[in-house]
Amino acid sequence: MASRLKNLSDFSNTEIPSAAPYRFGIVTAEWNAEITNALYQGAYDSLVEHGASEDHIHSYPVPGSFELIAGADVLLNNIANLDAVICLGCVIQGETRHFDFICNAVANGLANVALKHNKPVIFGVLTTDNQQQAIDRAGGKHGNKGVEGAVTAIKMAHLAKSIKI
Ligand SMILES: Nc1c(NC[C@H](O)[C@H](O)[C@H](O)CO)[nH]c(=O)[nH]c1=O
Ligand SMILES: CC(=O)[C@@H](O)COP(=O)(O)O
Repeated sequence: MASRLKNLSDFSNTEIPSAAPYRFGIVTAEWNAEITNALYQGAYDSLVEHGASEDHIHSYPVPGSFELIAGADVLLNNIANLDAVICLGCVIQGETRHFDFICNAVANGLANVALKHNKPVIFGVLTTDNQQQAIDRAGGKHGNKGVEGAVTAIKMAHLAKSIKI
């Protein structure tokens, strides 16, 4: 298994551009808040660590991961000059197939929002079998999906700027 032996948030062997020129949105689901709060802190701290201005990070909560779709769309429609939106959530398998519907809808919905706005919309949603897998990926042994989302947002914002020039 890919994540069995490594920290998925280890970017020590990759070059990460400065985040200073860019404006970011962060939408965070409130379901499984003890997990998503850790994802958010990882994302926020990573953006600042790489040079983003705190005034250029626009953070909003939504009820659940399904609402990340509308949340990302609202931010891109109403906050000027966003370079990327990071969407953070944690969907944990329950007794029914609801998990499957939420996960598929969120992945497809966020991709559609990105295409609609021609802006990077980062899928920072944990989709786990159980709570422990989520803990392991929200600052545990397998890293922090929020950190991964922030680095991805910085790289994609830099890419867009590079191509436009
Ligand atoms: N079970 C989880 C949910 N379910 C709620 C949905 O995301 C959505 O808010 C509801 O269906 C109303 O539209 N959300 C999560 O983020 N994580 C879960 O484990
Ligand atoms: C992903 C979900 O919506 C899930 O956690 C809800 O649990 P259940 O499938 O038992 O209703």
